[in-house]
Amino acid sequence: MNAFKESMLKLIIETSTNLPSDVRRAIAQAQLKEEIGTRASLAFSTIATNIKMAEEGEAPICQDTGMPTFFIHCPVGANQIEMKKAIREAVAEATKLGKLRPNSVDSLTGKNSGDNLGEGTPVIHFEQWEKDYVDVRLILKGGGCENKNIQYSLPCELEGLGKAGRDLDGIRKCIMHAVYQAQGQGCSAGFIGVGIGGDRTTGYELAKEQLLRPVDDVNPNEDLRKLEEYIMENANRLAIGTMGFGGNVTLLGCKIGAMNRLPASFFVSVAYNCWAFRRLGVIIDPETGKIKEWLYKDEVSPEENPVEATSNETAKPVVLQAPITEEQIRSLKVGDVVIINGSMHTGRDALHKYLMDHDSPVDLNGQIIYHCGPVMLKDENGKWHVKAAGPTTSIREEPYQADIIKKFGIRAVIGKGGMGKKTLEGLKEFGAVYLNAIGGAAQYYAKCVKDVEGVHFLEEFGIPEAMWHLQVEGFAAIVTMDSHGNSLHADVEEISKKRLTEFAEPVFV
Ligand SMILES: O=C(O)C[C@H](O)C(=O)O
Ligand code: SF4
Repeated sequence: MNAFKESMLKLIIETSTNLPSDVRRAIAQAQLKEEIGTRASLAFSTIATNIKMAEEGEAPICQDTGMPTFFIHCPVGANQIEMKKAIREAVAEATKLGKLRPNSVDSLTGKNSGDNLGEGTPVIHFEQWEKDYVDVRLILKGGGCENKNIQYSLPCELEGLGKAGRDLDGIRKCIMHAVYQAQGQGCSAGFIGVGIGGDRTTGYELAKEQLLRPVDDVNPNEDLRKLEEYIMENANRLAIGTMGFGGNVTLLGCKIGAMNRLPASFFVSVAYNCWAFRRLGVIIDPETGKIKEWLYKDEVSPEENPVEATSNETAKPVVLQAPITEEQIRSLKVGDVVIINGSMHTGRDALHKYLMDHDSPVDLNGQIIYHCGPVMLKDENGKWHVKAAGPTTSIREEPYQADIIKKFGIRAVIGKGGMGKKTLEGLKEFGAVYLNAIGGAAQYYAKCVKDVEGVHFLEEFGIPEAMWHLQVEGFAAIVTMDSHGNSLHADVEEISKKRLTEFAEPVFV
């Protein structure tokens, strides 16, 4: 098994940078369902460009390389202790190479371990089998979509759908609700794995295991096959759309599994995965540790790949350059496409909390805050470079954002998934906008960064949470919340809520 570590490093790099064939096909087919010129179509073509850039540059598709989760089947006699050691080394090495973002954070102290190793990370599931080879599958599932996982305990009452009982129809309602509650925040269009039964832990495990099924497979259980088909057809009628911009495609795949439960418990667990569905696998020779075969990888013809943007797709964008005036901001409205040149500053959870009762280390008056935790690498001269830099889910900053806009005179906030009422009121009162960038398009945005001017709080907060001062050029985003009280997110949520109520009548009786 000498080559096992090298094989695991290859698996990690390939998973982070090269989207599987079945996922590409699903995105390409979905793209055809959106009309050119719509926001959803624009989001898809940006995603397409990003997928290509990541593959060509062997760079992370999304900056959030998630919780590395390995599922391993091995023959009796294979040394699991050695395998685990090799995997941990490969994870640390991939992090050093900038293929994984340092993502392992001490839950009590907030300290980032820096190498993706720590209590509980990476996650490795072993299982023995009677075959004579080792099968390793890896999922890199980011935190934003992980936050949209949901578990239901039946019977229950569901918003918009009414009572969900302990039967197939109750399960149907839970899944429809799961897609609805995710809105665009988990970087829709997404994939869901559903686990019926088990206990709270094994139910979620089963849900995640469903994500290992190829997107185009057919469920051998007739009831579940019907349910999967129903969900695919109807979840897309919720009109949430890609990035929550509204549109015809909200869901790209639905896989459902069932296991036994206790008489008192009936759980439906849903694992939500963003479009950046990074999962690959390899068959390993147990003698040498070398890769014999790749899984989820076959030839994808050009027509089966998502299509990149054409030059006439966007309306004329508005150029923004910090410091931005209130007048400029007030002239923007929901739906406008903006191109940002000049400076922006990253800030996410740790920084927002900090700024509530401390001063900012740089003047933020008229400036732009980018909700982003990039992948960064330092060169031999000590200069930092951005390796991946897409937006993170903004709603987490909802308790702080309006206060911080007011306190520092910030004019624009970039993120994804939208923000809530308090922020919308803040934008109106203090003259600021919320700009939605395309979630997961980490290479697309990294290329816009022309210079890293400096960083604050690197030691304290770690790479993803630090405040990076960037110079950008041609950074495109869409105004989804303006300074006049309009929010595309609120509108889409309202429409989808209304649509959801149309699925209250029983279907599987
Ligand atoms: O942590 C990140 O960079 C993004 C996260 O996966 C998110 O979707 O919010
Ligand atoms: S930012 Fe979006 S694409 Fe990236 S991991 Fe989070 S949910 Fe997935």
